[in-house]
Amino acid sequence: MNHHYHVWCLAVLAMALYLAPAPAESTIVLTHTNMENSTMFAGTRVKKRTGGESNDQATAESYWTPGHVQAAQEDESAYAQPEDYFPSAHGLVQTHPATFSGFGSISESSHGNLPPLGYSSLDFDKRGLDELRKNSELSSPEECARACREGEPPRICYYHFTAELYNVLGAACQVCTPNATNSLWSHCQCILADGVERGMLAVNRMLPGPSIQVCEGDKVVVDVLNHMHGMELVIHWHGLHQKGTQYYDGVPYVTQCPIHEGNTFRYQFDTNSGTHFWHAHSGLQKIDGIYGSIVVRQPPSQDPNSHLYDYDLTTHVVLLSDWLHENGMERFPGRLAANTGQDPESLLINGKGQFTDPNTGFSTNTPLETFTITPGRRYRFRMINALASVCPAQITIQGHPLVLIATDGEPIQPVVVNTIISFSGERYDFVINAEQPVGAYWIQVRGLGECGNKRVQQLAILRYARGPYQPKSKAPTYDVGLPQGVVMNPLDAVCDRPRTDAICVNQLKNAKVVDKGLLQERPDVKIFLPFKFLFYRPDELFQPHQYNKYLVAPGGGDHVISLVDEISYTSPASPMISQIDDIPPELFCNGDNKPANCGRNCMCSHKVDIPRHAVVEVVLVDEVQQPNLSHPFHLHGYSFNVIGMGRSPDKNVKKINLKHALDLDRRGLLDRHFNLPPLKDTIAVPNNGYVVFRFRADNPGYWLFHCHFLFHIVIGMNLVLHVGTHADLPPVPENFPRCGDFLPPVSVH
Ligand SMILES: NCCC(=O)NCCc1ccc(O)c(O)c1
Repeated sequence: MNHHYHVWCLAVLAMALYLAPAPAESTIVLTHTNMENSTMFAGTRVKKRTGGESNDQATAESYWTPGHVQAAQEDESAYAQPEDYFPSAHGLVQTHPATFSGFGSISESSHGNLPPLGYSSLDFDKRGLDELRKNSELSSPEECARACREGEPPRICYYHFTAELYNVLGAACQVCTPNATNSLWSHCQCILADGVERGMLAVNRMLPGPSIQVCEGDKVVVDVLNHMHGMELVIHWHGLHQKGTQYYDGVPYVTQCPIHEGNTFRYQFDTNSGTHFWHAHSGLQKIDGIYGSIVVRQPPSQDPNSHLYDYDLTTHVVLLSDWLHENGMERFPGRLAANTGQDPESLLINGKGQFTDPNTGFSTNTPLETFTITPGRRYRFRMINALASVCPAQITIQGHPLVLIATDGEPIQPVVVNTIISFSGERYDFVINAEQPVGAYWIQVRGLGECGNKRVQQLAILRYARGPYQPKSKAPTYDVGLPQGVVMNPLDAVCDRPRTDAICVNQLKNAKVVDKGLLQERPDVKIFLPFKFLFYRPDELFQPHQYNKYLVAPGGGDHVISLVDEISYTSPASPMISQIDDIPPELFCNGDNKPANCGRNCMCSHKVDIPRHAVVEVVLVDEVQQPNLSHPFHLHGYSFNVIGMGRSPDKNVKKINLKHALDLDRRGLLDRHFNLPPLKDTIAVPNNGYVVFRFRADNPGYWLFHCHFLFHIVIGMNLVLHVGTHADLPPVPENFPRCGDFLPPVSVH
């Protein structure tokens, strides 16, 4: 019977969406049906509603005939059966993903098969569709999202992205009723998010944007059309190494000029395996919705952990993001009185969720993400932390331990944890064994750190096929969460010894052999990079003739910029990779070459030159001295081996700084392990601690290295690692777009 209630819940929801428009007193959808009942979960409310107590009910019935319910019920038997999957040598790709969401189940019953990704080439702008149709060598997203087999020819996978100013709960949500021809769910342009109306930015009118799912060795081609009025756009492919296509890495003024409004920029690159994602790297667009998943699968024989799972489904991507109820720019530089700081109102799981207004207690009842599994099977889940703000995100799945098998796209020796704390930019892949009683289980994601203030969390459901849709137990709350057990990434940063309650990244073991040369005692290049904030005095900031950037930090309203090695990164006016000669050499700087009189707020294009093929060791030192804050650093172009991390072993030292870290290093007291160090491309530096990592500089290029928090990127917590010389780089393609200052002589006539 549970699915029956479920369907009713959807009926009421869709009807409310159709009647639409949130009532004037609130932007939260469905407040009028929630008045009498502030519980979050549809089941309870739906029971009430089927009692026919309100007028809404009658209206809902006029739209959702019992026939709909019937059809959905009958079809339920077809969901999530093993026959619904393409069998493969090992991992399986699902054919009917949309059947796993409530909405999809209804459309499924009346419209037959949907393509594997929940979207297809039919969601492309017409220009994209034409491109795909006229080039027979191109494969569509739905063709590329396949089980990967040894010896099969690689494909060229084509995507068309249209970025737009868009809205949550816009009029598209009135079109996407099951009665309309443009039916749920692929192709429906309604974005529900957490059920709170707002303006946003969207790619192909989806949230998250289109998922790119291919096999290792496939080539990916993405035509990015920027239709965002008055905005420039750049997309970065987080985790893809861009070896040979350095100019498609997607960093503004480092690897390309931003894409102008109305322009299409074609990215095309090879794929290294793993769970990755794409996101805007320009301005604050990422937090407004410009992101999506990338999954590069392998034939099972290539994955050392493939024996641990039976299924690796297109629908088992778990993309976590943070969500504001306003545009990101409202929070930058930031306010002093209302909605201060940059912490989000909400979290989303695959763009879905519900929101409870802390002031009124009213909840939206938008659908939660549901992941379906079949009893007795083992499933690979691919989790992506796409948060933009400083909050670590903690995921826990009721009753199900998580067998961690990969991080940042690289396999590790499996470890079992009960909860994962992750930071912006990290990915964790885990296996879930469907060995609990058939039922529905809560998935809880909590925002930690600064997100503790607003206590943001989000829920999703892990559902056994043919079982109920709603968990029996009460929904976990922020303060009374699911039991935790062993934690991946403890925030206390005690990482220098094995412990039973937690695992740190430096304690993970690489599942593959590690380049011996990397583990030699002395690296060729060693770079210490302390980072911190610079606090402006208001009188210093607001002076005539200067317009220095700043962020209004949460709490006291401190006006800060970020410094890495005492430098705040500033973009040049032309990209390094394509127009190096157009950049005045004096704009570049680094710790050893700072401009004269650079001052406290030293702003220049921080670039560290590294000889090609060198073994490089980087030591990041957290001088921020703000409890609660761990900065995740992301390196473009590489995966690096994490050699060590922790806090000062010296109990007399309350705060770590560069001098102390250098001293610890001289005394051999920095944590360093050379036994199968794991590979990562994003690593959170423990609060008041340090991280040591190494890589071999065999990918020449201009690689951004930065704190992955969005608001720290814009205040300069970046630098460029320039590997090799310009001569080592492939020339940029013909007609690569150019940009820069235009300062001709003044014409006097
Ligand atoms: N006595 C030091 C207080 C301090 O460090 N204040 C800054 C905190 C901060 C800055 C920027 C952020 O983005 C953020 O989240 C927090």
